[in-house]
Amino acid sequence: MSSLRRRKALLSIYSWSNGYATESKRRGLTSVPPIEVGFTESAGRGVFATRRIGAGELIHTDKPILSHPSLSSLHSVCYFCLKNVASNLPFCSDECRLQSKIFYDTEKQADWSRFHEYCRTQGLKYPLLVKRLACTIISGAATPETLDILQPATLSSEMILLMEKAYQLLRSTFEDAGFTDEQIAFLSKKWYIDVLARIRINSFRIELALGSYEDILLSAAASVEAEAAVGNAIYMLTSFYNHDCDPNAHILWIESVNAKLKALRDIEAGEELRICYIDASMDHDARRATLSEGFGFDCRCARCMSND
Ligand SMILES: C[S@@+](CC[C@H](N)C(=O)[O-])C[C@H]1O[C@@H](n2cnc3c(N)ncnc32)[C@H](O)[C@@H]1O
Repeated sequence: MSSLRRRKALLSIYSWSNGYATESKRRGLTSVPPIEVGFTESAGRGVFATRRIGAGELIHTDKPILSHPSLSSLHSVCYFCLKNVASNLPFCSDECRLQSKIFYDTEKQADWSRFHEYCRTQGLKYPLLVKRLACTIISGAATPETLDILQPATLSSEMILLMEKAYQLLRSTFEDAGFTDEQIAFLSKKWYIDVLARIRINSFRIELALGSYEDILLSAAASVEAEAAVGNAIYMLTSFYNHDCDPNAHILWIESVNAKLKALRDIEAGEELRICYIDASMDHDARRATLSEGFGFDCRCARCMSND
């Protein structure tokens, strides 16, 4: 599809990447990222370069619209930005404490022990993101439609059945804490399932890169040494990046949950930028099975189509 025929779309998504302007200024980058969201021929919406991007270039940064530490990291990372914290304090800075008020003031009013315990024993991470979104909605800082723009996964009836218990626990936690029916009117089972369907496809497992900021950014490698997962997050702009088993862009996290999108090779204006959702070193069949089972799509990237 020619870049002329591609419709520029969703420019308002930049308002979701609310950290971009400040971060880019600090790093001496131009204030508008060299990308736009448009339509691809075979993978729905995608991200396209608006100018030539050089190998190794930091394309843009993206702050999450939702994030949550993994339960095993609760006492070792900041409850807002997932930065490592030495002490047992929930936040790494006053800024994070302040920014977290949009969900934390509500969250603190309820006892989450049963909900967390259920997620811990079942190995569930996505309901924690729904919990945070629900608290943000109750506080008035988000709407129930916040994630509607993101593509949802198709869920089997078996998957939906498995979501029932976590949903009931989430709702009863709010009810037991005295939240009124009016405050949690949005929290229907349908809403919960719909949100989880979007989280399933669009959430990222956050692994903080090890090493100095400058070294990591200078390295053109697709993979950097990273710590174990410290949490999960959802981004707006970054969610529009499609997958490729031979990607030209890469996402990494240095110090915190704020994502950095970096070019792995020279990218021409109009070219689609794609990241790899999985371990690209797997063979053809293993990659396709992982993408089909984990993400629910049959990969149509050039590498797969050439049976590599
Ligand atoms: C995180 S979303 C990416 C943005 C998405 N295209 C959209 O319109 O919102 C992932 C979804 O994009 C599509 N997709 C991404 N990479 C693809 C690929 N290599 N082949 C086919 N479909 C792909 C699949 O439908 C997948 O579930």
